[in-house]
This record gives sequence, structure tokens and C-alpha cells, in this order.
Amino acid sequence: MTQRFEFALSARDGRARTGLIKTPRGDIRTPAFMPVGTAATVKAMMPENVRATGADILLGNTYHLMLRPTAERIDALGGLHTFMNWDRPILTDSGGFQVMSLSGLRKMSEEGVTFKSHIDGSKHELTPERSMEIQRLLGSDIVMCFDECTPFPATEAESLRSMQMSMRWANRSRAAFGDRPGYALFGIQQGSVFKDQRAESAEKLREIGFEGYAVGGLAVGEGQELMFDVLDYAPEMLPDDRPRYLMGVGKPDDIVGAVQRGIDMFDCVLPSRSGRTGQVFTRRGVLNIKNARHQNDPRPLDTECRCPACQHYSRAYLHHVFRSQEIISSMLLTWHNLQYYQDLMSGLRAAIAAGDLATFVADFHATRALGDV
Ligand SMILES: CNc1nc2c(CC[C@H]3O[C@@H](OC)[C@H](O)[C@@H]3O)c3nc(N)[nH]c(=O)c3cc2[nH]1
Repeated sequence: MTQRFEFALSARDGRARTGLIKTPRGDIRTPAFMPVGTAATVKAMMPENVRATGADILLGNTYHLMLRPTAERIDALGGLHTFMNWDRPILTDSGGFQVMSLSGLRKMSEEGVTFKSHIDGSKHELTPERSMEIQRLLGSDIVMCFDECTPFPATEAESLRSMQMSMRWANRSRAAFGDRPGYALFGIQQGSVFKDQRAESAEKLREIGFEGYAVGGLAVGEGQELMFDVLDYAPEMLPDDRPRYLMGVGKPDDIVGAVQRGIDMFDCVLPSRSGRTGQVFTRRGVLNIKNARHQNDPRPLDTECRCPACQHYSRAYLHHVFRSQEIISSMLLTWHNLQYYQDLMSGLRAAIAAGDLATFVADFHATRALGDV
């Protein structure tokens, strides 16, 4: 077991890469999908079952945990890993994104952001320094810089101002993070859809130096085509020998396209959130179990899936428990969707290692085109 944070690439196929991030709390196979455990739980899942889907790392959020139960309380109780009974790596986002999307009465300045809690209206402040302190108290293995996720659309001037502030905040995040062997601080590239700004941001992050780099400011409503246009150049502006994390992405075909463009790490609420709303991912595409067409269907969701839902239950049963709003519905559909995402990632890793990613991608799209989900 290493006491350091290390990343080693083992194979490439075009711009795609597969490798291993080694941390004191365990290894992360890349390309990796990180289930989102926002408030110290991947909703409807026991941690051992999250692990059973194949997840090597999960994600927590500074914004939610600082409000409730507070980082100080989690620290006093032994840190987030002990608190939520997950002893493998945890990545925590830095809070800026959620402040802008969830909180009320925000005031942004060079110092940081003051805001009112969406839970009880209490006043709070997030700065690069405070975000680093919170993530240290939580004990997360991969810490994200405090940034501003530039809204979309933004004018070139708005985007430049926002990116340059995030780069100053990245500097302050690095300084406040301190010297913590075995823990990693990731910088976050901004610059919206402007190539020159993406380059300026990458250059600034390189100068500061981080253990990993995220492509931020995407999956904010720009659409897949524009996102891929940016990914055609943005990841490769970042250091080649460090993990590249595309924040908040995404749908299965988003992930496949982003892996082809050099991304190593992903997080998205989609598989877990949709599990609770009846949306199911299968190799043939997406279905909604709520639809009456499933009520007599004895087949599993996906014949190739090894999850408990597909091994032991029919679509008819899953339709019934969803309609009846039974708790087991969220449990089984969330497990299935997370299993589907992890199976997709392991398929991508194997294809890159074998040098036949093109075949994998062609098959991925062809199977979804068959219909009859
Ligand atoms: C969905 N699209 C998207 N999410 C994004 C997130 C939050 C992800 C986090 O927010 C939550 O998902 C909404 C999850 O808990 C996840 O950890 C981002 N976070 C930061 N710090 N900077 C970004 O530029 C950024 C961009 C995103 N685009």
C-alpha cells in the first residue's frame, strides 16, 4: 500500500488512456466513474453495495456537508470515511458549484462567496482557504480547488473575468492546502467555450502545479456537441501524466465520447438520481420502468447485467414496486444503474488496453440503435 498519491498510465488508444491512480486508501482504475455521495451517502445504497458495483472511489460535497452535519462534527467523529463507512478513496467537490446552484442570497467577491443555507437560511462563507479547511476536516483523499463554475452562456469578457478569478483562487487553494503527502489537490480549468481562455487557464494551473486537473465549466447546458468541441482541445492542454477529471459528466454516450478525447475520471448524479425516478440504463438504451408496457414483462432489465435487480427480478416486478413507491424500487434501480455505469467503465478500460476502443465504441452505439429496450 502506497503512502503517496501516484498515477501511472498502462495503455493508450488514440487520445484515450487507461491506468491506475494509487492512493493510501486504495487504487482507482481509470477511466473511472465516481458515484455521487453528496450528503455522506450514495442515496438508496449501502457502501458495501456501492463497492460491489465496482466503484473504486466516490464523491462527497463540501457545500452540503458544511451545512449539515458540519465538517467540524464529521472530523470530531473520525472523518468522512469512518462516518459513512467507506474506507476507499473519496473525492470532494469544493462547494462553489453548489453555492451558485442551491443557496440563496449570495454575495460574490474576490475574497469568496457569502450565502444563505438552502436548509435553514443561516449565513455562511466559502473562500479558497475555508474550502481547503473543510475538505481537510472531512479527510477526503482528492480535494478540489475552490473555483467559480462559469455559467453558460457567458460573453468572452464575462468568461475571462470568471476564469481569471478562479485561477487566483486556485493559487490560494494551493497555498492553503499545505504539504499533505498521500492527499491530492486538483486544479480546475475554466474558460467556457473559448479556446484561448482554456489555454490561459491550463497554463496558469500548470505554473501552480497540481496532482490532477479537472475540466470544469462544462455540462452546464452547452449541449453535447459544444462540449465535445471543447474536449477536442481542452484536455490535452493539461499535463499528460496527471489524471484528467471531467466534472459532472454524464450520460453514457457523453462518457464514451469524453474517454475518446482523453478524459480519465467522471462523476454524475444521473445514474443514482434516475434510479429514483424510474429511468433505467441498459445496453440497448434507456427505458422508464413507470411505463405500463412493463407491467406483464417477465424479462430482466438487461440480460447481460449481473446486478441483483437483473438476477432476481422481472421488469413487471420493478414496474409494480416503482408504481407502489416501495423503497426497494430506489434500491434496485439505483444499484442497476450504477452497475451499468461501472460495467461501461470496465468495458472502456479493457478496450483501451486491448487497443480496440473503436470496435467497442461502434458496438456501444450499434447496440443502442437496436431499440426494443
Ligand atoms: C452537472 N454538471 C456539472 N457539475 C459540475 C460541478 C459540480 C459537480 C458536483 O455537483 C454535483 O452534481 C450537480 C455532484 O455532487 C458533483 O460532485 C463543478 N464543480 C466545480 N467545482 N467546478 C466546475 O466547473 C463544475 C462543473 C460542473 N458541471
